[in-house]
Amino acid sequence: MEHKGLLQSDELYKYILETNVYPHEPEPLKEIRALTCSHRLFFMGTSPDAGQMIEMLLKLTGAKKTLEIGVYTGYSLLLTALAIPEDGKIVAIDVNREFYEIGKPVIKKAQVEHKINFIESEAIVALDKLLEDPNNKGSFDYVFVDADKINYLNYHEKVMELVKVNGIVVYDNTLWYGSVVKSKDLVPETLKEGRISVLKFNKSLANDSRVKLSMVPLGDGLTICRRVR
Ligand SMILES: C[S@@+](CC[C@H](N)C(=O)[O-])C[C@H]1O[C@@H](n2cnc3c(N)ncnc32)[C@H](O)[C@@H]1O
Ligand SMILES: O=c1cc(-c2ccc(O)cc2)oc2c(O)c(O)ccc12
Repeated sequence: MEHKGLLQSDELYKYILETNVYPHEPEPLKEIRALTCSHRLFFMGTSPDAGQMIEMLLKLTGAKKTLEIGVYTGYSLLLTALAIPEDGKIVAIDVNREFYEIGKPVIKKAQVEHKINFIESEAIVALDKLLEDPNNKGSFDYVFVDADKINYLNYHEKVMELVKVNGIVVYDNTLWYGSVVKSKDLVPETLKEGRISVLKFNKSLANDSRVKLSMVPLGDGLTICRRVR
């Protein structure tokens, strides 16, 4: 059982996972999770309950052209690849290809690798390159942002140019281990920098008239945005 999430108790989280999430989780996603659980940074993987919500969004919106910032071993990437249609595409950006290589055999086995264009790069650099092509502007149906929290505001500005009106952008970790409501003196040192970035980001997003929002307390907090103008 994963001790992750913002719920009152581990038992409640276990209940959700066992009754509603694991029974419907595709086999390849279970495999990537199993491969990742022994990695030193295992806690960074998207939680399966948050993944289930993302799959729902992808299916409901019929997203085809998608973008992911922050791949790690590929849990959210694979779930996106499985959810979009056969001719759907994912531009997947991560500064570290080694992490992606861990999950790649599972992605290959699931026969969805052809949907993925993995770019090993600092995300800002890759986003600027995407924006050089006028065909990319306002063209993405769905974007998932799950990289360095300190840059979320910078990513948001680029992503707003890339996503289409009525497209969906999902930001992960917007409740940052619940630290957003804790007094800064009570927040562990390791979370302090992220807390400041996330607080600044959440405030800015809440005042951004280009998007409508829903903040969902799944995983470490997901903010779902729809670009409205
Ligand atoms: C939280 S993990 C992503 C988890 C992934 N979505 C999943 O489902 O497993 C964050 C990833 O962002 C990448 N990252 C961090 N800073 C970055 C940057 N400046 N540009 C691109 N990728 C970055 C890290 O290498 C790491 O793989
Ligand atoms: O604990 C983390 C840390 C990160 C993280 C830190 C620094 C970076 O440059 C990128 C990511 O991301 C996390 C994450 O996405 C998550 O769902 C849980 C925990 C963490």
